Amino acid sequence: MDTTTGPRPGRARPERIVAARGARTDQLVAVNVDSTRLGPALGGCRVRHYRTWQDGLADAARLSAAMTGKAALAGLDHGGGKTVVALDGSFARGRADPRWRDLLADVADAVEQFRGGYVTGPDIGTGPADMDVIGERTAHVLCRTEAAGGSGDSSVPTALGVDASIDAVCAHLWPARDFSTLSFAVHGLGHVGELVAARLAAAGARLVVTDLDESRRALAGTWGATWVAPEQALVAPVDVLVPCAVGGILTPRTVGELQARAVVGAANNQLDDDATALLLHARGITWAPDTVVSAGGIVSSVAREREGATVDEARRRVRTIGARLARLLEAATVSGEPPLHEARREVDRLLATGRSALSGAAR
Ligand SMILES: NC(=O)c1ccc[n+]([C@@H]2O[C@H](COP(=O)([O-])OP(=O)(O)OC[C@H]3O[C@@H](n4cnc5c(N)ncnc54)[C@H](O)[C@@H]3O)[C@@H](O)[C@H]2O)c1
Repeated sequence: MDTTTGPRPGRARPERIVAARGARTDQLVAVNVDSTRLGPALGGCRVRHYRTWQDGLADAARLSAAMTGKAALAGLDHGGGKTVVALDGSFARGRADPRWRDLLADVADAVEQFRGGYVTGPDIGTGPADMDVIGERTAHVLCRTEAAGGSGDSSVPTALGVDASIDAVCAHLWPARDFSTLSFAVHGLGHVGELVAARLAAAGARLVVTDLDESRRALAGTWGATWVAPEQALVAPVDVLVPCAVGGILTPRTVGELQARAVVGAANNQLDDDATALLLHARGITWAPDTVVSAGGIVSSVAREREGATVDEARRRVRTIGARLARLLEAATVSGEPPLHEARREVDRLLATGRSALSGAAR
Protein backbone atom coordinates (compact mmCIF):
# COMPACT_ATOMS: atom_id res chain seq x y z
CA MET A 1 0.00 0.00 0.00
CA ASP A 2 1.08 3.55 -0.58
CA THR A 3 0.92 6.34 1.94
CA THR A 4 -0.86 9.23 0.30
CA THR A 5 0.15 11.74 2.93
CA GLY A 6 3.03 11.05 5.28
CA PRO A 7 3.27 12.08 8.92
CA ARG A 8 2.61 15.83 9.00
CA PRO A 9 4.90 18.21 10.84
CA GLY A 10 3.83 19.55 14.22
CA ARG A 11 0.35 18.82 15.45
CA ALA A 12 -1.66 19.67 12.34
CA ARG A 13 -4.91 17.72 12.06
CA PRO A 14 -5.31 15.28 10.47
CA GLU A 15 -1.88 14.02 11.40
CA ARG A 16 -1.64 11.24 8.86
CA ILE A 17 -3.74 9.60 6.18
CA VAL A 18 -3.02 6.26 4.57
CA ALA A 19 -5.24 5.59 1.59
CA ALA A 20 -4.56 2.96 -1.03
CA ARG A 21 -6.13 0.01 -2.79
CA GLY A 22 -5.82 -3.21 -0.79
CA ALA A 23 -3.20 -5.56 -2.18
CA ARG A 24 -5.59 -8.54 -2.10
CA THR A 25 -8.95 -7.01 -3.03
CA ASP A 26 -8.18 -3.74 -4.81
CA GLN A 27 -10.74 -1.95 -2.60
CA LEU A 28 -9.97 1.54 -1.29
CA VAL A 29 -8.86 1.33 2.34
CA ALA A 30 -8.38 4.71 4.02
CA VAL A 31 -7.12 5.23 7.56
CA ASN A 32 -7.34 8.81 8.75
CA VAL A 33 -5.55 9.57 12.01
CA ASP A 34 -6.85 12.91 13.15
CA SER A 35 -4.87 13.31 16.37
CA THR A 36 -2.53 11.35 18.63
CA ARG A 37 -1.93 14.35 20.90
CA LEU A 38 -3.45 12.58 23.91
CA GLY A 39 -2.36 9.06 22.93
CA PRO A 40 -2.92 6.40 20.23
CA ALA A 41 -5.89 7.22 18.02
CA LEU A 42 -9.08 5.16 18.40
CA GLY A 43 -11.74 4.74 15.74
CA GLY A 44 -13.75 1.97 14.15
CA CYS A 45 -13.64 0.43 10.70
CA ARG A 46 -16.54 1.44 8.45
CA VAL A 47 -17.13 -0.71 5.36
CA ARG A 48 -19.73 0.44 2.86
CA HIS A 49 -20.42 1.62 -0.65
CA TYR A 50 -19.96 5.34 -1.34
CA ARG A 51 -21.03 7.32 -4.37
CA THR A 52 -17.36 8.06 -5.05
CA TRP A 53 -14.15 7.06 -3.26
CA GLN A 54 -13.62 10.76 -2.50
CA ASP A 55 -16.83 10.63 -0.46
CA GLY A 56 -15.24 7.77 1.50
CA LEU A 57 -12.16 9.85 2.25
CA ALA A 58 -14.31 12.79 3.34
CA ASP A 59 -16.27 10.49 5.66
CA ALA A 60 -13.04 9.19 7.18
CA ALA A 61 -11.85 12.75 7.83
CA ARG A 62 -15.12 13.85 9.44
CA LEU A 63 -15.50 10.72 11.56
CA SER A 64 -11.89 10.69 12.76
CA ALA A 65 -12.13 14.33 13.91
CA ALA A 66 -15.29 13.44 15.85
CA MET A 67 -13.41 10.55 17.47
CA THR A 68 -10.71 12.93 18.71
CA GLY A 69 -13.40 14.86 20.57
CA LYS A 70 -15.15 11.75 21.82
CA ALA A 71 -11.99 10.18 23.27
CA ALA A 72 -10.84 13.46 24.84
CA LEU A 73 -14.21 14.22 26.43
CA ALA A 74 -14.36 10.69 27.78
CA GLY A 75 -11.16 11.40 29.73
CA LEU A 76 -9.21 8.81 27.73
CA ASP A 77 -5.51 9.07 26.95
CA HIS A 78 -6.32 8.52 23.29
CA GLY A 79 -6.81 10.44 20.10
CA GLY A 80 -9.14 9.95 17.17
CA GLY A 81 -8.91 8.07 13.90
CA LYS A 82 -11.09 6.10 11.51
CA THR A 83 -10.85 3.43 8.85
CA VAL A 84 -13.14 3.67 5.86
CA VAL A 85 -13.31 0.96 3.22
CA ALA A 86 -15.10 2.32 0.15
CA LEU A 87 -16.39 -0.76 -1.64
CA ASP A 88 -16.70 -0.67 -5.41
CA GLY A 89 -19.43 -2.27 -7.50
CA SER A 90 -17.54 -5.58 -7.72
CA PHE A 91 -18.19 -6.00 -3.97
CA ALA A 92 -21.98 -5.81 -4.25
CA ARG A 93 -22.49 -8.74 -1.84
CA GLY A 94 -20.64 -7.04 1.03
CA ARG A 95 -19.61 -9.47 3.73
CA ALA A 96 -21.14 -12.38 1.77
CA ASP A 97 -18.37 -11.85 -0.80
CA PRO A 98 -15.81 -14.70 -0.76
CA ARG A 99 -13.09 -12.02 -0.58
CA TRP A 100 -14.38 -10.69 2.78
CA ARG A 101 -11.51 -12.20 4.82
CA ASP A 102 -9.02 -10.80 2.30
CA LEU A 103 -10.64 -7.40 2.71
CA LEU A 104 -10.15 -7.58 6.47
CA ALA A 105 -6.51 -8.60 5.90
CA ASP A 106 -6.10 -5.47 3.74
CA VAL A 107 -7.54 -3.42 6.62
CA ALA A 108 -5.15 -5.07 9.11
CA ASP A 109 -2.17 -4.20 6.90
CA ALA A 110 -3.28 -0.56 6.80
CA VAL A 111 -3.67 -0.49 10.59
CA GLU A 112 -0.22 -2.01 11.05
CA GLN A 113 1.36 0.87 9.14
CA PHE A 114 0.65 3.08 12.16
CA ARG A 115 2.70 0.80 14.47
CA GLY A 116 0.24 1.20 17.34
CA GLY A 117 -0.51 4.89 16.76
CA TYR A 118 -3.97 3.89 15.59
CA VAL A 119 -6.29 1.23 17.05
CA THR A 120 -9.31 0.06 15.09
CA GLY A 121 -12.63 -1.48 16.13
CA PRO A 122 -16.14 -2.17 14.77
CA ASP A 123 -18.29 0.42 13.02
CA ILE A 124 -21.02 0.29 10.38
CA GLY A 125 -20.44 -2.82 8.25
CA THR A 126 -18.17 -4.62 10.70
CA GLY A 127 -18.57 -6.38 14.05
CA PRO A 128 -16.62 -8.23 16.73
CA ALA A 129 -16.15 -11.38 14.57
CA ASP A 130 -14.49 -9.22 11.91
CA MET A 131 -12.20 -7.78 14.57
CA ASP A 132 -11.10 -11.35 15.37
CA VAL A 133 -9.99 -11.73 11.75
CA ILE A 134 -8.22 -8.34 11.75
CA GLY A 135 -6.64 -9.37 15.06
CA GLU A 136 -4.93 -12.30 13.34
CA ARG A 137 -2.63 -9.77 11.64
CA THR A 138 -2.45 -6.85 14.06
CA ALA A 139 -2.64 -6.40 17.83
CA HIS A 140 -4.07 -2.90 17.38
CA VAL A 141 -7.74 -3.80 17.43
CA LEU A 142 -10.53 -3.49 20.04
CA CYS A 143 -13.85 -5.28 20.54
CA ARG A 144 -12.84 -8.73 19.33
CA THR A 145 -15.32 -11.37 20.49
CA GLU A 146 -15.14 -12.40 24.13
CA ALA A 147 -14.23 -15.92 22.94
CA ALA A 148 -11.16 -14.41 21.28
CA GLY A 149 -10.23 -12.45 24.39
CA GLY A 150 -11.88 -9.15 23.43
CA SER A 151 -14.69 -7.19 25.07
CA GLY A 152 -17.20 -8.06 22.32
CA ASP A 153 -20.35 -6.11 21.45
CA SER A 154 -20.14 -2.53 22.70
CA SER A 155 -23.90 -1.87 22.80
CA VAL A 156 -24.28 -2.82 26.46
CA PRO A 157 -21.68 -0.32 27.76
CA THR A 158 -22.91 2.26 25.26
CA ALA A 159 -26.43 1.91 26.68
CA LEU A 160 -25.02 2.21 30.20
CA GLY A 161 -23.38 5.50 29.20
CA VAL A 162 -26.69 6.73 27.79
CA ASP A 163 -28.41 5.75 31.06
CA ALA A 164 -25.84 7.74 33.05
CA SER A 165 -26.30 10.69 30.68
CA ILE A 166 -30.09 10.64 30.99
CA ASP A 167 -29.69 10.58 34.77
CA ALA A 168 -27.36 13.60 34.60
CA VAL A 169 -29.66 15.61 32.32
CA CYS A 170 -32.75 14.86 34.44
CA ALA A 171 -30.92 15.72 37.67
CA HIS A 172 -29.78 18.98 36.06
CA LEU A 173 -33.21 20.02 34.81
CA TRP A 174 -35.56 18.41 37.35
CA PRO A 175 -33.61 17.74 40.55
CA ALA A 176 -36.77 17.06 42.54
CA ARG A 177 -38.46 14.66 40.12
CA ASP A 178 -38.00 10.93 39.65
CA PHE A 179 -38.57 8.95 36.46
CA SER A 180 -42.13 8.00 37.38
CA THR A 181 -43.06 11.66 36.84
CA LEU A 182 -41.15 12.07 33.55
CA SER A 183 -41.82 11.06 29.95
CA PHE A 184 -39.41 9.96 27.24
CA ALA A 185 -39.56 9.27 23.51
CA VAL A 186 -37.02 6.64 22.40
CA HIS A 187 -36.28 6.90 18.68
CA GLY A 188 -34.84 3.56 17.55
CA LEU A 189 -35.13 0.25 19.43
CA GLY A 190 -31.99 -1.46 18.17
CA HIS A 191 -29.15 -2.82 20.28
CA VAL A 192 -28.78 0.35 22.36
CA GLY A 193 -32.31 1.80 22.22
CA GLU A 194 -33.96 -1.38 23.48
CA LEU A 195 -31.75 -1.48 26.58
CA VAL A 196 -32.24 2.22 27.30
CA ALA A 197 -36.03 2.03 26.88
CA ALA A 198 -36.27 -1.11 29.03
CA ARG A 199 -34.52 0.63 31.92
CA LEU A 200 -36.75 3.70 31.64
CA ALA A 201 -39.84 1.48 31.58
CA ALA A 202 -38.63 -0.43 34.65
CA ALA A 203 -38.18 2.90 36.45
CA GLY A 204 -41.83 3.77 35.80
CA ALA A 205 -41.32 6.45 33.15
CA ARG A 206 -44.03 7.18 30.59
CA LEU A 207 -42.64 5.99 27.28
CA VAL A 208 -43.26 6.71 23.61
CA VAL A 209 -41.21 4.44 21.33
CA THR A 210 -40.62 3.85 17.65
CA ASP A 211 -38.50 2.05 15.08
CA LEU A 212 -38.56 1.78 11.29
CA ASP A 213 -38.57 -1.96 11.85
CA GLU A 214 -42.20 -2.93 12.63
CA SER A 215 -41.03 -6.16 14.29
CA ARG A 216 -39.85 -4.00 17.22
CA ARG A 217 -43.45 -2.92 17.90
CA ALA A 218 -44.06 -5.90 20.20
CA LEU A 219 -41.55 -4.41 22.65
CA ALA A 220 -43.87 -1.46 23.23
CA GLY A 221 -46.52 -3.84 24.53
CA THR A 222 -44.16 -5.48 27.03
CA TRP A 223 -43.29 -2.06 28.48
CA GLY A 224 -46.76 -0.53 28.36
CA ALA A 225 -45.29 2.08 26.00
CA THR A 226 -47.04 3.99 23.23
CA TRP A 227 -45.84 3.05 19.72
CA VAL A 228 -45.86 5.87 17.16
CA ALA A 229 -44.43 6.44 13.67
CA PRO A 230 -40.75 7.52 13.62
CA GLU A 231 -41.43 11.12 12.59
CA GLN A 232 -44.06 11.44 15.33
CA ALA A 233 -41.65 10.24 18.00
CA LEU A 234 -39.29 13.11 17.23
CA VAL A 235 -41.97 15.68 18.00
CA ALA A 236 -43.86 13.79 20.73
CA PRO A 237 -45.03 15.80 23.77
CA VAL A 238 -42.51 14.33 26.22
CA ASP A 239 -39.89 15.69 28.59
CA VAL A 240 -36.90 13.99 26.94
CA LEU A 241 -36.21 12.82 23.39
CA VAL A 242 -33.74 9.90 23.28
CA PRO A 243 -32.30 9.45 19.76
CA CYS A 244 -30.97 5.92 19.34
CA ALA A 245 -31.44 5.34 15.60
CA VAL A 246 -29.64 7.46 13.03
CA GLY A 247 -27.79 10.76 12.79
CA GLY A 248 -28.97 14.01 11.23
CA ILE A 249 -32.35 14.03 13.00
CA LEU A 250 -31.93 17.50 14.52
CA THR A 251 -32.50 20.00 11.72
CA PRO A 252 -33.93 23.54 11.72
CA ARG A 253 -37.30 22.00 10.82
CA THR A 254 -37.39 19.28 13.50
CA VAL A 255 -35.96 21.58 16.16
CA GLY A 256 -38.74 24.04 15.42
CA GLU A 257 -41.28 21.29 16.10
CA LEU A 258 -39.69 19.59 19.12
CA GLN A 259 -41.79 19.48 22.26
CA ALA A 260 -39.17 17.84 24.46
CA ARG A 261 -37.24 19.96 26.95
CA ALA A 262 -34.07 17.87 26.51
CA VAL A 263 -32.44 15.62 23.91
CA VAL A 264 -30.01 12.93 25.05
CA GLY A 265 -29.23 9.72 23.21
CA ALA A 266 -26.67 7.43 21.57
CA ALA A 267 -27.17 8.26 17.90
CA ASN A 268 -24.00 9.63 16.34
CA ASN A 269 -23.96 13.05 14.63
CA GLN A 270 -27.49 14.05 15.70
CA LEU A 271 -27.13 17.63 14.46
CA ASP A 272 -27.44 18.19 10.71
CA ASP A 273 -25.12 21.14 11.23
CA ASP A 274 -23.34 22.59 14.26
CA ALA A 275 -25.40 25.78 13.91
CA THR A 276 -28.46 23.72 14.89
CA ALA A 277 -27.07 23.63 18.46
CA LEU A 278 -27.80 27.36 18.62
CA LEU A 279 -31.39 26.81 17.51
CA LEU A 280 -31.87 24.23 20.27
CA HIS A 281 -30.33 26.64 22.77
CA ALA A 282 -32.55 29.49 21.62
CA ARG A 283 -35.61 27.31 22.18
CA GLY A 284 -34.42 26.43 25.70
CA ILE A 285 -33.89 22.77 24.80
CA THR A 286 -30.95 21.11 26.52
CA TRP A 287 -29.01 19.03 23.98
CA ALA A 288 -26.43 16.66 25.44
CA PRO A 289 -23.60 16.36 22.86
CA ASP A 290 -23.64 12.85 21.40
CA THR A 291 -19.85 12.67 21.53
CA VAL A 292 -20.15 12.64 25.33
CA VAL A 293 -23.29 10.51 25.65
CA SER A 294 -22.29 7.66 23.33
CA ALA A 295 -18.74 7.07 24.61
CA GLY A 296 -19.57 4.07 26.82
CA GLY A 297 -18.39 1.56 24.24
CA ILE A 298 -14.91 3.00 23.84
CA VAL A 299 -14.51 3.71 27.56
CA SER A 300 -15.35 0.08 28.33
CA SER A 301 -13.26 -1.52 25.59
CA VAL A 302 -10.21 0.60 26.42
CA ALA A 303 -10.60 -0.21 30.12
CA ARG A 304 -10.95 -3.94 29.55
CA GLU A 305 -8.69 -4.60 26.60
CA ARG A 306 -5.90 -2.04 27.00
CA GLU A 307 -5.85 -1.50 30.74
CA GLY A 308 -6.89 -4.93 32.06
CA ALA A 309 -9.92 -3.68 34.02
CA THR A 310 -12.59 -6.12 35.20
CA VAL A 311 -16.13 -5.93 33.80
CA ASP A 312 -17.30 -4.24 37.03
CA GLU A 313 -14.48 -1.69 36.91
CA ALA A 314 -15.22 -0.97 33.25
CA ARG A 315 -18.89 -0.38 34.11
CA ARG A 316 -17.88 2.00 36.90
CA ARG A 317 -15.75 3.99 34.44
CA VAL A 318 -18.60 4.11 31.92
CA ARG A 319 -20.90 5.57 34.56
CA THR A 320 -18.47 8.49 35.01
CA ILE A 321 -19.88 9.76 31.70
CA GLY A 322 -22.78 11.08 33.78
CA ALA A 323 -20.49 13.17 35.99
CA ARG A 324 -18.61 14.56 33.00
CA LEU A 325 -21.85 15.50 31.27
CA ALA A 326 -23.15 17.12 34.49
CA ARG A 327 -20.01 19.32 34.62
CA LEU A 328 -20.48 20.28 30.99
CA LEU A 329 -24.12 21.24 31.58
CA GLU A 330 -23.14 23.28 34.63
CA ALA A 331 -20.46 25.10 32.64
CA ALA A 332 -22.97 25.80 29.87
CA THR A 333 -25.45 27.19 32.39
CA VAL A 334 -22.80 29.52 33.77
CA SER A 335 -21.60 30.70 30.34
CA GLY A 336 -25.09 30.88 28.86
CA GLU A 337 -23.84 29.02 25.78
CA PRO A 338 -24.89 25.67 24.29
CA PRO A 339 -23.24 22.56 25.81
CA LEU A 340 -21.68 21.90 22.38
CA HIS A 341 -19.62 25.06 22.70
CA GLU A 342 -18.43 24.05 26.16
CA ALA A 343 -17.50 20.62 24.81
CA ARG A 344 -15.51 22.23 21.98
CA ARG A 345 -13.66 24.47 24.36
CA GLU A 346 -12.79 21.51 26.55
CA VAL A 347 -11.46 19.51 23.59
CA ASP A 348 -9.38 22.47 22.39
CA ARG A 349 -7.96 22.91 25.87
CA LEU A 350 -7.10 19.24 26.14
CA LEU A 351 -5.37 19.20 22.79
CA ALA A 352 -3.50 22.41 23.54
CA THR A 353 -2.20 21.20 26.89
CA GLY A 354 -2.04 17.50 26.17
CA ARG A 355 -3.62 17.02 29.54
CA SER A 356 -7.01 17.59 31.12
CA ALA A 357 -8.58 18.60 34.36
CA LEU A 358 -10.91 15.76 33.48
CA SER A 359 -8.02 13.42 32.72
CA GLY A 360 -8.36 10.46 34.98
CA ALA A 361 -12.10 10.99 35.29
CA ALA A 362 -12.61 7.74 33.40
CA ARG A 363 -10.52 5.91 35.99
N1 LIG B 1 -23.75 0.23 19.44
C1 LIG B 1 -22.83 1.03 19.93
O1 LIG B 1 -21.95 0.62 20.69
C2 LIG B 1 -22.84 2.50 19.58
C3 LIG B 1 -21.80 3.32 20.05
C4 LIG B 1 -21.84 4.68 19.77
C5 LIG B 1 -22.88 5.19 19.01
N2 LIG B 1 -23.86 4.36 18.56
C6 LIG B 1 -24.94 4.94 17.75
O2 LIG B 1 -26.19 4.72 18.40
C7 LIG B 1 -27.21 4.47 17.45
C8 LIG B 1 -27.86 3.12 17.73
O3 LIG B 1 -26.88 2.11 17.72
P1 LIG B 1 -27.31 0.57 17.72
O4 LIG B 1 -26.08 -0.21 17.92
O5 LIG B 1 -28.46 0.38 18.64
O6 LIG B 1 -27.78 0.41 16.22
P2 LIG B 1 -28.84 -0.67 15.66
O7 LIG B 1 -28.58 -0.73 14.19
O8 LIG B 1 -28.80 -1.91 16.45
O9 LIG B 1 -30.25 0.04 15.94
C9 LIG B 1 -30.71 1.14 15.23
C10 LIG B 1 -32.22 0.98 15.15
O10 LIG B 1 -32.76 2.18 14.61
C11 LIG B 1 -33.77 1.81 13.67
N3 LIG B 1 -33.89 2.91 12.72
C12 LIG B 1 -33.10 3.21 11.67
N4 LIG B 1 -33.51 4.32 11.07
C13 LIG B 1 -34.59 4.75 11.75
C14 LIG B 1 -35.46 5.85 11.61
N5 LIG B 1 -35.30 6.76 10.65
N6 LIG B 1 -36.47 5.99 12.49
C15 LIG B 1 -36.64 5.07 13.48
N7 LIG B 1 -35.85 4.01 13.67
C16 LIG B 1 -34.84 3.84 12.80
C17 LIG B 1 -33.31 0.52 13.07
O11 LIG B 1 -34.39 -0.21 12.51
C18 LIG B 1 -32.67 -0.17 14.27
O12 LIG B 1 -33.60 -0.98 14.98
C19 LIG B 1 -26.54 4.57 16.08
O13 LIG B 1 -26.66 5.89 15.62
C20 LIG B 1 -25.09 4.28 16.39
O14 LIG B 1 -24.21 4.87 15.45
C21 LIG B 1 -23.89 3.04 18.84
